[in-house]
Amino acid sequence: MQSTVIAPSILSANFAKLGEEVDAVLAAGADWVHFDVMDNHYVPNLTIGPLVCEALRKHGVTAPIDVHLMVEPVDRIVPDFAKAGASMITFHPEASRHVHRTVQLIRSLGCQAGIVLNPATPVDVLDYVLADIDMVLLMSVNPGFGGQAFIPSALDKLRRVRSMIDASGRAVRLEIDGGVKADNIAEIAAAGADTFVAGSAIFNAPDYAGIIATMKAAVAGTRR
Ligand SMILES: O=C(CO)[C@H](O)[C@H](O)COP(=O)(O)O
Ligand SMILES: [Fe+2]
Repeated sequence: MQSTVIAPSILSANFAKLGEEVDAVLAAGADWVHFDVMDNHYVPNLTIGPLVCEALRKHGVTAPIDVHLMVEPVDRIVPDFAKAGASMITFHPEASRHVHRTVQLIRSLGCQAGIVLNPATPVDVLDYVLADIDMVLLMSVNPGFGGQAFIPSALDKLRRVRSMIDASGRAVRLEIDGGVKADNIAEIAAAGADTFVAGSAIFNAPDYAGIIATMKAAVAGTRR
């Protein structure tokens, strides 16, 4: 099991003061910045691109930036995000014609690579790529919007992917994204996640440090 990572999704931040919002969650104990890229094609929403990632780096953000690509096609935008300062880039296999090639492309540019599985995407897509990736991201909502409810079947999927990762013997992170809250993060951690994306739960909270500390304590409680 990898160390615990809390990655606030900036989808729920106040975009009118994004730099300050990112500084605030990092100062409050967040480990990574989760950066949701939506293209109004692969998903029915439109968000932010490499210019905003680059702007956060220029603003002084040194924490890992976890770029979650919900775009189709994938490969064309990968070099722009690597150049803009992405630390890890995850993508949906349905959005790439050549999944292994996309993984190779991301890694060749010096970023960590991850595969994202939607709630209804079977785990066997990982069979021939788990040896080449750094992270699996399981969606516990359908991609496209923040603030949705956690889909319970993601817990069983977490347990299955945790077994696959453990059997591989590789240090692959298992990230969960969608509907993660203070009151369900413990059972999500117990099911095998080590990396937790939370957007609305953190950015809608009055006290960022308080909610992040509560989440970390809940995860730590499952590790004893
Ligand atoms: O990828 C995403 C949506 O496609 C977001 O990362 C996710 O929804 C986070 O938001 P919340 O924690 O509010 O569910
Ligand atoms: Fe995301």
